[in-house]
Amino acid sequence: MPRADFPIFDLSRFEAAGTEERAWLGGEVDAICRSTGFLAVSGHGVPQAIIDGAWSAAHDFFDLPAERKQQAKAPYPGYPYGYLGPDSEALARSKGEDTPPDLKESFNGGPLGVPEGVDDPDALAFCYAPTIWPDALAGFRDAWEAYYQAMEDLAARIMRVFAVALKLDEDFFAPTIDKPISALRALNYPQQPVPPKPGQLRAGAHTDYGSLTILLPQAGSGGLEIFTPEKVWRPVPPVPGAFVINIGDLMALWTNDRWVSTLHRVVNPAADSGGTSRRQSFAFFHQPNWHQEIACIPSCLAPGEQPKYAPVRSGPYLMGKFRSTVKAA
Ligand SMILES: O=C(O)CCC(=O)C(=O)O
Ligand SMILES: [Fe+2]
Repeated sequence: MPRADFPIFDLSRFEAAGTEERAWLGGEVDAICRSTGFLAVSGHGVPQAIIDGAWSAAHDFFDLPAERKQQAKAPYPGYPYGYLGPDSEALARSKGEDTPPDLKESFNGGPLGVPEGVDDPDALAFCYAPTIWPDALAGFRDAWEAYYQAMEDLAARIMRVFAVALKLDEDFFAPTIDKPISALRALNYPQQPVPPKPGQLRAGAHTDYGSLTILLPQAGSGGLEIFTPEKVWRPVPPVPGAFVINIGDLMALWTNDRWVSTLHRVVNPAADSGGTSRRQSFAFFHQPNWHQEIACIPSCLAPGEQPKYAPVRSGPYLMGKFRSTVKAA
């Protein structure tokens, strides 16, 4: 695994390996997650046609006139799915920073169905709320759902790697993610003909809320940065043929901060570019089952160490974080 610049983990190698090699590769992942929790995953097996389909669906949507995009808009501030237009979110608010809104727009979708037996009113009103689909955009929903499903499957495979990395049974996380409440977000960071306000970024500094995020930044694009253990902002390059993975807050909670949910942001294009560079990306936020209690895993505690955090429930934790970032009505 090349480590000098940005670590790349070959998932197909891990999955083909025997127990000993898996444990060794797991050790590499453990080291990355203790340091930044950001790595690229190659050998993922997601068909290129599914990725291409998602990119063209997202392009087609963001290129629609504003009023056509508004047709798919979330019905009220705090509704998680559909189109979130400019000025609707400031991610840094999830960290208590009061910044101007992020310079972006997004389309968001939730789980592809409601599992039998889910009757929690908050779950039904929030993460199982219907996605508001754009009208008359041929093939959009099919392309979206194919990519969503591919990301859900990939996330479950990466959670197996995480279990090995933590020296747990490979299936340790399986029962916690069998009714996941993950969300897929397509992002468009438009050109910036007008200079941003002070403190205004494409995406303000934040950590992700869930178990893991699968990012797909547009090929050749820049702007994503992570706050390293050396306390400097470092760019994360798009890696051709790979996804960028990062762990979220729940992984830090599960491991009592042995693994870090690293602060990251998307910065503005250089002012001397005239603000002409547009950027797009996909972010799949993998999130354990709504009712799943996330508490420190006992084997992550050193002898004599106490859990740092009270347990949280996956769904309510996500809902609280999401709502904190939304501009009040
Ligand atoms: O667009 C990106 O590359 C990252 C976006 C991000 O970090 C987020 O939406 O949580
Ligand atoms: Fe993020």
